[in-house]
Amino acid sequence: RKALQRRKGLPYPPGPKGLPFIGNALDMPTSREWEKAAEWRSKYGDLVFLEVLGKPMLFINSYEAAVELLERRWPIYSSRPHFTMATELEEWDWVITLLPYNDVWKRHRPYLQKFLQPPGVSQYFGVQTKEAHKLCNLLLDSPEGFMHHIRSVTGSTIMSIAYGHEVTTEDDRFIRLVVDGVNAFNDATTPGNYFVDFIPWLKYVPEWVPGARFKRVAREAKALSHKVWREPHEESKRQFFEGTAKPSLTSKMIEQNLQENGQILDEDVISRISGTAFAAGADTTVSTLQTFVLAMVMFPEVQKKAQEEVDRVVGHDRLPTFEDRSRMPYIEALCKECLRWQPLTPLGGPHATSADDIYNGYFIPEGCMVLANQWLMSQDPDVYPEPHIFRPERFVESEKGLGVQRDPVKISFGFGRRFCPGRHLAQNSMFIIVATVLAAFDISKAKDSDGKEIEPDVEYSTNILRHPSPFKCAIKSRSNFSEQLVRQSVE
Ligand code: HEM
Repeated sequence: RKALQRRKGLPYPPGPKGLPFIGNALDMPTSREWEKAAEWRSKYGDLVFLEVLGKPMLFINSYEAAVELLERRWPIYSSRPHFTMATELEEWDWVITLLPYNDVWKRHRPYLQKFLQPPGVSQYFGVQTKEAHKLCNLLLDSPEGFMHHIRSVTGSTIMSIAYGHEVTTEDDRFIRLVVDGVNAFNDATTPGNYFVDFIPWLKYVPEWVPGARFKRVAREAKALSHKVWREPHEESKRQFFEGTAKPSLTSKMIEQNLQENGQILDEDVISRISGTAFAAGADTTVSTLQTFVLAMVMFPEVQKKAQEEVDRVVGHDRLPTFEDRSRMPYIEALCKECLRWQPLTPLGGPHATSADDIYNGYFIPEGCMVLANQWLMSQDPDVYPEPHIFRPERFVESEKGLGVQRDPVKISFGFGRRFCPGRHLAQNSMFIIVATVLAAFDISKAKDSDGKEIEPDVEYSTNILRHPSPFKCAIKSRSNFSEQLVRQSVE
């Protein structure tokens, strides 16, 4: 192996000893890799190196090492691993998130920065507030459907922002597309889900061969990938040229493009940008908001304190707005604690090295998949004492000037050049939804037929994006007056 010659006697970082040919294939768990990596940390340290069927993999188990490698050494650590299943078989390679660190990525990423970072991101406050009001109305009508309502409202927000498409019915075809598309995308990009990512020639195996179920999965997902990419874009473009489009990422980019290039429409760039925001933004904030509801059920004293802050700042005769935000440090801290308590992306977005590197005397080869164990960083008891407890106070400057614990925003949204460009949009949605829901509702444990409280399980899915498993709770209006405010907000 070339890497062997380049190592010049330097060892790889420590890790479980593999077997000839298959390397660590049998050591790799098929789910909850982050928990296994945490076990390995106690044995091997902050960096754990494995080789699975010839593919090098590095788990980064500490914040400090993640900052050193992914941020300070970004020229080496900013690429993405190649997923044969996701990019070649399912053709999700139009999504910018999956691109290696190349010219195509460099060309597109600034658009995401421009439209999703401050100050541009504040233009979506109106849409986000409207969607928060919509959610509250849905919660009044059918509180038991809260998991679904959160999904449909966050999907609707991103559809409005990306395409100017407002979701008005329960059975919106684009929302169905988001749900199916995102499930397929997450499935194909979870490291270790498909053998074909380790043995690329398997992609040539025909679909009828026993054991080649992945080929059928890929065929169906490929059709879905093209729909997600093209259908909302085509509709938005049609509305733009008919003069009926609502302002959106797509309409702004078409406008800008026509001004700069006369009649030439760079549809490839425009549809990739909006499609990426759609694909990356639809399923992410959902999970963090569902975590918020779970935390309110389990930690009623936190909810009480948060409601006291909302009542103090907003009063009882209106619902919260973005202008209240700077006076709501506890709500801000509560949103951060949702990110920390149950990390959305336990292994972050997979990075890959584009050159060899040496760190603390260890050799890290080019083409190595690098996974930042965000789950472990968020649960580190030395940084966050009693990490299993939901405690927003961690991030509120105390009167005694004791300082605050590490801001989870530095971990949850990734590292280096590939950090999440949707961070501000997500945090803004979180703020307005959390503040509005707490102004209008009390969230508590559901009761069974004997009137006994049902304790929710803290169970999460094991994909690259974690979601809480369905749980029951009671969501009730705080007063007749708050119900009236919610009803009036959408009139
Ligand atoms: C709570 C919500 C969210 C969390 C926790 C989150 C987290 C992340 C993480 C961990 C990454 C990988 C970073 C890395 O590779 O180091 C990422 C990438 C990304 N996120 Fe988010 N995200 C959220 C919401 C959003 C939203 C709302 C959007 C868009 C509207 C978005 C768009 C993206 C994009 C486009 C990338 C890929 C960036 C690239 O590869 O250059 N995210 N996000």
